[in-house]
Amino acid sequence: MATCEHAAAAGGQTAPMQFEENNLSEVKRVIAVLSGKGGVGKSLVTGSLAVELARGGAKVGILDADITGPSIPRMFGMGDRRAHGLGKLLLPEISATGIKVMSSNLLLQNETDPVLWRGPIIAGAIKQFWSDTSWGPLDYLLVDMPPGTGDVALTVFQSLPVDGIVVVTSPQDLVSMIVAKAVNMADKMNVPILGIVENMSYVQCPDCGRAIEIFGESKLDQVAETYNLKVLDRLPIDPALAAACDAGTIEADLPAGTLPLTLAAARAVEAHEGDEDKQA
Ligand SMILES: Nc1ncnc2c1ncn2[C@@H]1O[C@H](COP(=O)(O)OP(=O)(O)OP(=O)(O)O)[C@@H](O)[C@H]1O
Repeated sequence: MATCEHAAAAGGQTAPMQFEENNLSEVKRVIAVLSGKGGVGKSLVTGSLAVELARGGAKVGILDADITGPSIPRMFGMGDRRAHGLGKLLLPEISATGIKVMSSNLLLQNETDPVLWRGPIIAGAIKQFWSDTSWGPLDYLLVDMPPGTGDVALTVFQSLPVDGIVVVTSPQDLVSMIVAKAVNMADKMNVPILGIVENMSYVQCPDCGRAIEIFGESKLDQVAETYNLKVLDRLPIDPALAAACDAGTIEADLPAGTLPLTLAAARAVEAHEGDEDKQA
């Protein structure tokens, strides 16, 4: 049996159809934030990029596809909120500065309840977050991907119209196969990689401001060259930012000018509908 390119990437299985967008959603660009493994700061990068895009006047949403480890609602101070419905559709929760969020955490009774769902249910949740959620008009929908390059990540790439990928790494990943896995997945899914962000790249000396590379000299440029990737930004280890994420105050506390190159790369992504205004 002949298989399409996406199906071949999935090991020869027949590719599922893309999930349909409902008529209350008008999403112009979908950008996925991916990491080869968990805990590298993918959610922090997703949240920070959303805040920076919104500060520039764009309409932004975050689809938290990290179904079993959702951290976006807490970052935006909505840990105790629950999503509401509108007829058959779900309504995203809206943050203090207007960022729309849909996450499995908004569907649980308690923020601390574990999500003990199996693969097909998780895929169903992602479908709900796209097809059954009323996103309204959005310039950017950022997808906080599940960690790694497994089944759920594959579902997202096969089912949502992803326009570009930001790969997040930490210095330790750069010497392993982890970046290669993320890059290969993006290649096989035929989605362009906007570039790579190195999180927890260094610590800034509080006295002189010098960057101290506590994991040794960064290999980012070397890795970027190997995989023909653009280096976007390097983020320092910043305890104040981690505290803001925990306290739900990322919108107020994210330093201005965080992730400048990632922001520029996101803005340069073509809108599905041929939108001319890339500054939004
Ligand atoms: N640059 C940073 N400085 C300080 N703390 C950070 C930084 N980046 C991430 N952290 C902290 O590390 C933890 C993991 O970050 P985050 O949840 O963003 O990672 P993740 O890759 O999305 O994890 P998972 O894959 O498990 O969802 C969080 O407590 C976060 O606040």
